[in-house]
Amino acid sequence: MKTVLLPLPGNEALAAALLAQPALAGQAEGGELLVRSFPDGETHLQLLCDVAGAKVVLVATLDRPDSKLLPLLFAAALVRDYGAAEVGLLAPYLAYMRQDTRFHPGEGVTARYFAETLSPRLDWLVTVDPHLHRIARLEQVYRCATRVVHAAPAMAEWIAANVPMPLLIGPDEESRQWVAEVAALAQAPYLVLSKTRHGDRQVEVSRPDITRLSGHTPVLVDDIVSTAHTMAETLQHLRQLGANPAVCVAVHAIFTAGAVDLLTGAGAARVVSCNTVVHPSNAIALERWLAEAIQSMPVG
Ligand SMILES: O=P(O)(O)OC[C@H]1O[C@H](OP(=O)(O)OP(=O)(O)O)[C@H](O)[C@@H]1O
Repeated sequence: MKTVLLPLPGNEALAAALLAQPALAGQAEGGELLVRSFPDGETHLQLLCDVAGAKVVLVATLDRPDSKLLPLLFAAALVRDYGAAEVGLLAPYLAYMRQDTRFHPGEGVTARYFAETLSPRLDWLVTVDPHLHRIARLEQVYRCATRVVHAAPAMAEWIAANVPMPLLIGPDEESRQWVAEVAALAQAPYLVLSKTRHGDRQVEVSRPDITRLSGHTPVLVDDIVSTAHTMAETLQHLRQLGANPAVCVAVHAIFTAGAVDLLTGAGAARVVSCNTVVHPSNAIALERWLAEAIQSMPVG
């Protein structure tokens, strides 16, 4: 069965990079899908490749997801109309994983609603380190097959090659498991702080132990950086403690307006991210692992 990688708008470079990886080179081809808006704002799609009998991989990172979801659902329906044997989604960043419970009465559990909207259209989903917290595994909410790619090996490789004497710092207990993994792979020490969220932009992060900082470059590691208040709070503690300038490393560079400036203003020496969301901070490439994951996904 042939494999066709079909990028949604903005994901063309990622699809091309994936096709060049050893796991897919010669085994997968690129497809073309035109997506545009009618004057009234509705979506127009046109498939410009043959997908009959194919394993189709829709490539769509899902940051700022609201405007991306409907074209994605339509694209899945369209390729099935044209005879795709299997429809998978590579979403390096999977949105709507943070509202995974009702924090206040009456709130919508959008992590579940998003999964329930998306997964019936898919045979499988591949993503990178989804924000799994109160939902422990994607299968609890996604009804299709899923595979999670971990950014830890690539992050550890980057840290070991670029940061002298790193000390990894995770912002909250939830981060312990994978900060520990990155630290072990980078052969570096780590510590974990505690975080209390009071609002969208109000977080409190505990102060690191000063005795652990001496001689090290602090490396703040988190899965998502959005407003950057979590990392900025930590950077302020580090500055007050007289630590060396810190490096900030994110898996998913969501970075709302002003977030990078907030980090540099709070003393970050460097801000880098994995390329799950296209952003100037992208320095850690995950294509190798993504291509292997796509290649491994079974026929449904
Ligand atoms: O850049 P910011 O706007 O500070 O957001 C980033 C933080 O938010 C996320 O956790 P979050 O507090 O949403 O969730 P949790 O309760 O699931 O840990 C994420 O893991 C970061 O720690």
